Amino acid sequence: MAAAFSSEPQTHHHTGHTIYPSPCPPKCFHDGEIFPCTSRQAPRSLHLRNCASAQGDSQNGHQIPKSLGYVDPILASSLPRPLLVTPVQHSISPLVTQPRSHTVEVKCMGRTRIPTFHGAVFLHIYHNNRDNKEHLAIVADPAQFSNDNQLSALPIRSHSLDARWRENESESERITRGAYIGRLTPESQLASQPIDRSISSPDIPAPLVRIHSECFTGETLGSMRCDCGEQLDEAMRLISQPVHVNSSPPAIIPGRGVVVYMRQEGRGIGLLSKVLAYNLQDLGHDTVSANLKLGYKADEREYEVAVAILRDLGLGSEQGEGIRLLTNNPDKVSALEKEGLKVVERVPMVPRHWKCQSGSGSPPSDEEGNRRLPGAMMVGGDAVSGEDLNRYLRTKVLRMGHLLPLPSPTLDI
Ligand SMILES: Nc1nc2c(ncn2[C@@H]2O[C@H](COP(=O)(O)OP(=O)(O)OP(=O)(O)O)[C@@H](O)[C@H]2O)c(=O)[nH]1
Repeated sequence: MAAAFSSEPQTHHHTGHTIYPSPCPPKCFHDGEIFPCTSRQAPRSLHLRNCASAQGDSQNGHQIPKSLGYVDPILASSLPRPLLVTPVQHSISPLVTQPRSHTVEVKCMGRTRIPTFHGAVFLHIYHNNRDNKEHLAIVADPAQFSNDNQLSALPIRSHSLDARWRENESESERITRGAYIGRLTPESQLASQPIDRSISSPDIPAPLVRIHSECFTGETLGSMRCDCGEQLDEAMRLISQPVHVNSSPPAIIPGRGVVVYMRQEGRGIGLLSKVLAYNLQDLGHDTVSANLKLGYKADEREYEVAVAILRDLGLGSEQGEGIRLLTNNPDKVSALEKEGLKVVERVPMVPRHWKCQSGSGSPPSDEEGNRRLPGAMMVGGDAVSGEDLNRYLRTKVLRMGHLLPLPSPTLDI
């Protein structure tokens, strides 16, 4: 770790953009040519190519509690380097980016209950030895709050979180990092143990899983250039739905599923480059050619970390439960299968706007009878629509092969 701090270039967490200025400013339109511009979220290979002179592609931006044995990076930047060396016990050294050949390892550093519009979920924060970003897993598994689950659906729990991290780790330390069972209250505090994953009911359908890529503009600003905010909301709604079990007699059990939230903003090119791509799109490019013009592939995402997170949650391994994957993207399915993830079914995600227009369904707000807010900027929002979105969706279908039937030409798309 000490060596890593002194010599190893380190990658950067997206939230630190404003804190650490880029070592490699965008060089677009230099000499009349468009040059690849890399943000700190851009792929490491591109950084290294474009920033040959840079000292490192970034500082680390993890916001890590000191009690976990790490040093706050902002505080760290004001300290002399040798003081940064803090031993990290039982960690997978998330501050060090390992060479590509290394097996990806993930560790759930914390878990907590978040009440949402769709019900309570467990938010899991993961560290890994590949990219220094804090990827997330949002787990819907309300059965974990009750003891009267008749059918034995396996709880979706993180193996690395439930593990004992060191000999003398106290119950209260374990509970504080989220390794507890049931609902945590002042009266109820029961530390968890790693579970036996071999007992599950064969009748229970594989859990729904979405691997969602970060989109600040769509999810936080409510941008209507894309449907990412709506997709995140729809995924959380779907994984929280009760599950019908074909047992005898048939039964209904609480929803079970995961949204793995990957910090792969802009299909892996980062927010800065995505913003530039948007300008190119306003100039007439589509999402694919804008990416290519900036020197990227149409899609720079990788899925090893997502697969490792799912495995840590006991899902998708050959021996364990498979997953039903929420996506229209065939490349995502094959990328995941290439990593050995067991995908037993692909479940499409039809844009809400298309469903309403075709009359083939109504937006979930109506089905559920819940009042939703217009727009898609937040979980609990409604459908997103508009000219920019139509162009975006059409490109996904026509140029990226997304498995989504376009609505009829008479519809507004
Ligand atoms: N480069 C680029 N990225 C975009 C653009 N619009 C949205 N994104 C990003 O695309 C990612 C979402 O990926 P999509 O390609 O929309 O969908 P997908 O995950 O491949 O496919 P589905 O699973 O079917 O949703 C998010 O990271 C967004 O930030 C764009 O115009 N250019």
